[in-house]
Amino acid sequence: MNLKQMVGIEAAKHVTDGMIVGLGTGSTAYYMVEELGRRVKEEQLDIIGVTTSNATEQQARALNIPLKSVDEVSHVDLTIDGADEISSNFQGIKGGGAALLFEKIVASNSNKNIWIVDESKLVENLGAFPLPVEVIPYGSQQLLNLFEENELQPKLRLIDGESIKTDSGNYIIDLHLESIDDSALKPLSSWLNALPGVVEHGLFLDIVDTVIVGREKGPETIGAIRRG
Ligand SMILES: O=C[C@H](O)[C@H](O)[C@H](O)COP(=O)(O)O
Repeated sequence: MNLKQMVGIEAAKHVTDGMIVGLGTGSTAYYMVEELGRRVKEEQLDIIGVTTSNATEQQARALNIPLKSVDEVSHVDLTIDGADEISSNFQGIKGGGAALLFEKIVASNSNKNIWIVDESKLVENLGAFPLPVEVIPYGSQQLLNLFEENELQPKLRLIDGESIKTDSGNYIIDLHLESIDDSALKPLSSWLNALPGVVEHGLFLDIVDTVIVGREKGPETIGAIRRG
């Protein structure tokens, strides 16, 4: 069993009958969704899933997990998702798979958030992983210019030479920051949020409650972290 599968299965143990569960996106969350699908089928686990991307929706539908949209539920009990980097203060970067917008909406409406990662994702300070910023196409060149002027080393994310489109039809600009001190995260988040054309960014601050880390010797659960 690989480390992503290990934490996916471990996290699924936190899901019990009657829960409304946010289903994350990515290669680690994939295993958690597979495990929930298995439990729905074999153990008649009674849950409602709220997906965070078209890809996860497709996967969950194929597994016959009952689904509702985030707008059809009163709340989400628990969301389980992957992450790209987690700092020693449990702040995170997400969006390597371009799903950050729906992920942040579902996470912000969840009573509890669990992130599942292999141990390579734990860092002292965030920033080695490029920070994704979701922007609407209109005016995106102006945002690229602004980020360039601010020495954030922006790169428009491409696939086959074309701008990638998120599930909402937006572009992703990746910022290469190298290392961001935790004290600079909130000012950076506020600055990005205030820019016209920016829809959302991949800094997930004070959101996670528990992290399940995949280590060679087995899964390790750390947290819980109080929300700020
Ligand atoms: O947009 C994608 C999500 O934020 C993913 O949860 C994140 O990129 C981690 O993905 P993976 O588990 O594939 O490394």
